[in-house]
Amino acid sequence: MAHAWGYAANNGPDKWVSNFPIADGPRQSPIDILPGGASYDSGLKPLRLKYDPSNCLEILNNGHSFQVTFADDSDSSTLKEGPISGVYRLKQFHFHWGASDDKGSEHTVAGTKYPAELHLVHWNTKYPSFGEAASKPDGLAVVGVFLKIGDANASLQKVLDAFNDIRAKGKQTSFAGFDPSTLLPGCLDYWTYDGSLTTPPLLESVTWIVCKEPISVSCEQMAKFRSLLFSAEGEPECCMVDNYRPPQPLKGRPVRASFQ
Ligand SMILES: NS(=O)(=O)c1c(F)c(F)c(-n2cc(CC3CCCCC3)nn2)c(F)c1F
Ligand SMILES: [Zn+2]
Repeated sequence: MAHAWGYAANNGPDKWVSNFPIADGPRQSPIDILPGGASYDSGLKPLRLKYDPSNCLEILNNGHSFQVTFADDSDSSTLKEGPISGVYRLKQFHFHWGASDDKGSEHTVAGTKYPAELHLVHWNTKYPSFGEAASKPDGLAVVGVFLKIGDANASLQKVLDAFNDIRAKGKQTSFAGFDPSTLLPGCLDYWTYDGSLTTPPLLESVTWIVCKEPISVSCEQMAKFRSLLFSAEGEPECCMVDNYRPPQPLKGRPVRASFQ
């Protein structure tokens, strides 16, 4: 398989190990979070998230998901405190989702799958760039937020309204003035553990911060996610669905909770 990884039977998560042997590594993500197995750590601080909507640049279909990319040449959109030390800059956010509402999230909670999961990707400014940070054990911090079927999410709708311009792989369009903090749940209680990117190159450089409280998404909005394509223009159309990696072995890692 050339480095054409994906989520199909011939190039999906079970096949990634052949080109990315770290897929069987000691700190892979996602995981199944067992609330009973997490230990409350009173030393964990509240998350300190500060996002500047003027850093929001564009939205693109990269053939695996869609992502909203941010200007990261200053400390104006950052994650501080929580389980991390130092300052991490927001680089992008993206989602993973299923073909139906009974699956789609990457992390699960005591085996429960959510229909989708948001990832806000930040990199440690002790390193010169995202690319450098991505190869360091403390290089990245990703905030994960579950999506649960319920009322339509007005903030999410602003993102979905841009989908007509990015339906196929490789399409991108400008996307300005969006505040990603409007996608966060009201309560920022979280679980945290040391993990990895959940897509190739699966680098073991992520401090995962998974929010306990989900945000809402309507069934109609989930259908809009599923209108995107894995395929590029001119290729046979392949709906972008089930772009999630299943939970990986915990291999003895501690999972801490910021709440009792
Ligand atoms: N699901 S996840 O774990 O939140 C997640 C992430 F955190 C990411 F950072 C990426 N990511 C991958 C690259 C290419 C880089 C190319 C240079 C080397 C590092 C990877 N850019 N961002 C990603 F694709 C992804 F799915
Ligand atoms: Zn992700």
